[in-house]
Formats: sequence, C-alpha cells, structure tokens
Amino acid sequence: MENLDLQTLNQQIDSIDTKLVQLLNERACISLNIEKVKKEESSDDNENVHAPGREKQTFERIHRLNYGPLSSESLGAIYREIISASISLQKDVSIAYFGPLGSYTHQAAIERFGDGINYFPQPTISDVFDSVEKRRTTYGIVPFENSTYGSVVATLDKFISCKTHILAETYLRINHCLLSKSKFSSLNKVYSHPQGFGQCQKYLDMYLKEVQRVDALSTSKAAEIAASEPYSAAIASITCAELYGLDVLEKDIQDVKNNVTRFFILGSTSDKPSGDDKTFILFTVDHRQPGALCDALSIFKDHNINLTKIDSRPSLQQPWHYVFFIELQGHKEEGEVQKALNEINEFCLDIKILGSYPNQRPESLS
Ligand SMILES: O=C(O)C(=O)C[C@]1(C(=O)O)C=C[C@@H](O)C=C1
Repeated sequence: MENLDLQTLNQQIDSIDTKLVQLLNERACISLNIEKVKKEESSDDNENVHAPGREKQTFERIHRLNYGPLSSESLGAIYREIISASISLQKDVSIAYFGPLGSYTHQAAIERFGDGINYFPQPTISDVFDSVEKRRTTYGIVPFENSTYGSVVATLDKFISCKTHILAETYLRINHCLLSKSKFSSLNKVYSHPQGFGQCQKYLDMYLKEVQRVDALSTSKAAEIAASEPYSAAIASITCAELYGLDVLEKDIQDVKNNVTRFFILGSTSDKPSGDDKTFILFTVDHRQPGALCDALSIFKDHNINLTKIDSRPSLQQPWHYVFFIELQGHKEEGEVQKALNEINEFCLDIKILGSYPNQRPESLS
C-alpha cells in the first residue's frame, strides 16, 4: 500500500472528518425539519419525538450496510449517539428511570437513549409512572419481566391504574455480582431487590444460606445501603461496585447464564405500526360465568393472533377477582388486531389497551 507515512494518513483522516462533520450537520438539519412536520401533524408536544419503529429500521439498515472493519457493536454505539443528539435537537427530552444511579433500568435507559439525554432517577416504579403522567419528564422506563424470575409485579400493578402508554420495549442482559466492603466470611446481611434474590436463588442457598436476606427498593439502592453498613453485601450490577465503592466478591451469580430483563418505555402515546409490533392489554371478565376467560381468549384464536405473554394479578376490587394481562402479536391499529380488540369488549367487564410497540427482542435472546 502506498502513502503509509503517518502525516499522509492523518491528512486522509482529517479530510474524512471534514466530510463527516458536514454530513452529520446535514442530517441534523433534516432532523429539525422532521420536528416541524411532527409538530404540524400532532397537537401533543411529546408525541413521538422518540420514534421506536423508525429507529429500529435505521439500526437494521446500518447493520445490513456494514461490511467492516467496524464491528456491529461499534457502529451501533456511534449511531446511538447520533440519534440521541438528533432527539435532543428536536426537543429537550427527559427520562425518569427506576433508580438510583447504576440500576439495571438506568443501564437499559442509557443503552436505549445514549448519553445526550437528561435522566432522572426515581425511588420506585410507581414514581416513574407518575413522572410521565404528570409530564414532569417526557418518558419513563421501568422493568417489566425477567427471563428467569418472571414478571415485575410492581409494574403490572401500576398498569391497572396508570394513564400512560407503552411506547417501546428494550432488553438488557443481566449479570449479577455479590458486592461488599467486608470479607465474604464476615457477612451477616445481603440486600437486593426481590428480583435480584429470585434470580440468584441457587447461589444464595449454596453459599449464603445463613446470611439474612433483606429486600431493598432496587438493586442499586441495595448497593448504596451495603456501602454504608459493615458486614453487609448487595446483589447488584458490576457498575454499582465502582459507583458505590464496593468490592466485587463474586461475579455472575445468577442461576441462569442467559439472564435477560425486558423493560418498557412509557410515554403519552404509542408509535405508528412498524410491520412487526406487539400490543399489551389488560382486562377483567365475570368470574361467575364458566368459560368467561376462555371465551375472551378465543377471539384472538379466531383472528389468528398469536399471544406472546399471559399474566394475572389480584384486581383489588374484591377478593379472588383478577386482572388478566395479555401481550399479542400485531398493532392495535392494524386489521385483525383492531377487529379482535373490538370484539373482545363484549366478553370483558373492563378492557384497557396499554400500547403497541415494535418487537425489539434481539435474535440472540429469542
Ligand atoms: O424519523 C424520525 O422520526 C426522527 O425524528 C429522526 C430520528 C433520527 O435521527 O434518525 C430521530 C429520533 C427518532 O427516534 C427516530 C429517528
């Protein structure tokens, strides 16, 4: 290869950077035009500044175009920040997350929205919903379900009364650590969120059977508490070790190696159909009627709609009365789903459509 002296190579990089800066600003100008069009189309100021369907398309496209030598991860990270900057240009976006700093929800938020956005930690999942509902932040992010331990009940329960919508889903691999300032042999307490304990049951039963388990509001709150109490440990992420000045006593203590949590991004509306969406609804049926739930669900079968999750929680209206949660394939504004959601009304006492969002489950996690 010719011209391999450093000075020439640096000049080549400079010339590419000149073009990149110009192109990035051209892209930014288009983003500002998109903002104008969006404002003309909608009266809701918050509506779809973050357009998850469009972002999914963009990421899929850049990965298809990439022949290297840049890795897919590097290119994805660069584009994450380009889009983050583009969002900030359109609107001063703020995101409430289930915190404090260093929680898995915080990490999922940064992976999803990049560094250019303002993040606001909330002590509880309910506070995240309230923050979006009262428009203190543009969006919120909450954990929804874990592949090992199942649904996050605080999120399901809040869906029953909330007025927010699901805008998007996002996934994060979860690797738990045992963190402490004390020696392993001196531990008498371990703090975590119930999900953290639930995902590490085998490790706890094998190595920390005699150590008292104490629930904390979140895994990062557990790390914060463990940092201030001698002989205490926390089950939390490796990020929390550095943030709260704790030592990593053990890594990867979750029962299942491939441990993943799904999060929901909450906003004031859902996105348009993207071609590969899911819809999440909740409903109640008359329990005194034999086959009431079966009748309601059969509507989806009749319309050839696949269900991807089913769950239930006490309704709190009367004992042994339940709210059912269903996630299904398709968008609420699309043909068969729209018809099914109209028909199911007849079989339900109450029904609430929580939102439609692009399917973002990574293939590696299917
Ligand atoms: O296409 C849009 O709706 C945009 O606002 C542009 C853009 C982008 O910069 O690519 C920015 C934010 C959205 O989340 C998706 C895409």
